[in-house]
Amino acid sequence: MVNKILLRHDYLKLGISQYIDWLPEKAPHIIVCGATGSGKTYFTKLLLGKIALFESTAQIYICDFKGDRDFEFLNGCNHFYRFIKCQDGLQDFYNRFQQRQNGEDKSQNMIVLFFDEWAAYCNSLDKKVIEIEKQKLSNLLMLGRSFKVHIIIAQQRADAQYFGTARDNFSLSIGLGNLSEESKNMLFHEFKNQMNPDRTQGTGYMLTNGAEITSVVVPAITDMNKLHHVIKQGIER
Ligand SMILES: Nc1ncnc2c1ncn2[C@@H]1O[C@H](COP(=O)(O)OP(=O)(O)OP(=O)(O)O)[C@@H](O)[C@H]1O
Repeated sequence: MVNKILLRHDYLKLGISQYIDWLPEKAPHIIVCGATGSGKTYFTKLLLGKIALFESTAQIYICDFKGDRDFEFLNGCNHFYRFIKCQDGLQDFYNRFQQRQNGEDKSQNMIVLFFDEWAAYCNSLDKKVIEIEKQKLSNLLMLGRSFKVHIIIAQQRADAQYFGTARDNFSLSIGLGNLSEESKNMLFHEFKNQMNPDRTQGTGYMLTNGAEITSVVVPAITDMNKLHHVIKQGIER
């Protein structure tokens, strides 16, 4: 279990800090969506740090397609891939999955791929290659769970064309800030009417297994340097 990834907004309004935990066995894959500046990177750093901390054997792979300064503290780390190197990152992670699938790797620790800006990555590729990459992602999303293989994707707009049918395998959808209609349609379709357009940076909605929508707030990070250190440990394992 990965503790305290988000706070419940309804309780917070009453002055009560009620946290939400992530149960990877129940909701194996996460998508985080939100316009620029809505707080996706802030939240995903917190999430990755907590994974590294609470799942002490978890191995984290990070594909940072944007390649700006947010993850530069990981430069030179083994499982950190920037910009065009993201293709290698996906392949390395996919190899780990296949080794588990064909019985070559019997280890039981959690492995996590965080891919920042999957849609932008797809758009940078040739059409044929896009299909190959989408197929890998689909397989990971559809079959990863029983091998303790987990995917976390962050991107500005959730667009179904980049995920195909596998989009239903994001068992935890987190929308930060006010989402576009397109993103709402893909991630929160049946719950659109329950989403108020009053979200600010670091607040949003979470949908678990397509069943329950919760208004959420991202907890504050008290020490960014310490958090970076913990993420680094998770990526170097
Ligand atoms: N919950 C929060 N509490 C405090 N500061 C936050 C929070 N969320 C984001 N910020 C700050 O707001 C700025 C923008 O956040 P962030 O980089 O996470 O946005 P983003 O959604 O990843 O944007 P982009 O898509 O452009 O990368 C950062 O300086 C970040 O530290």
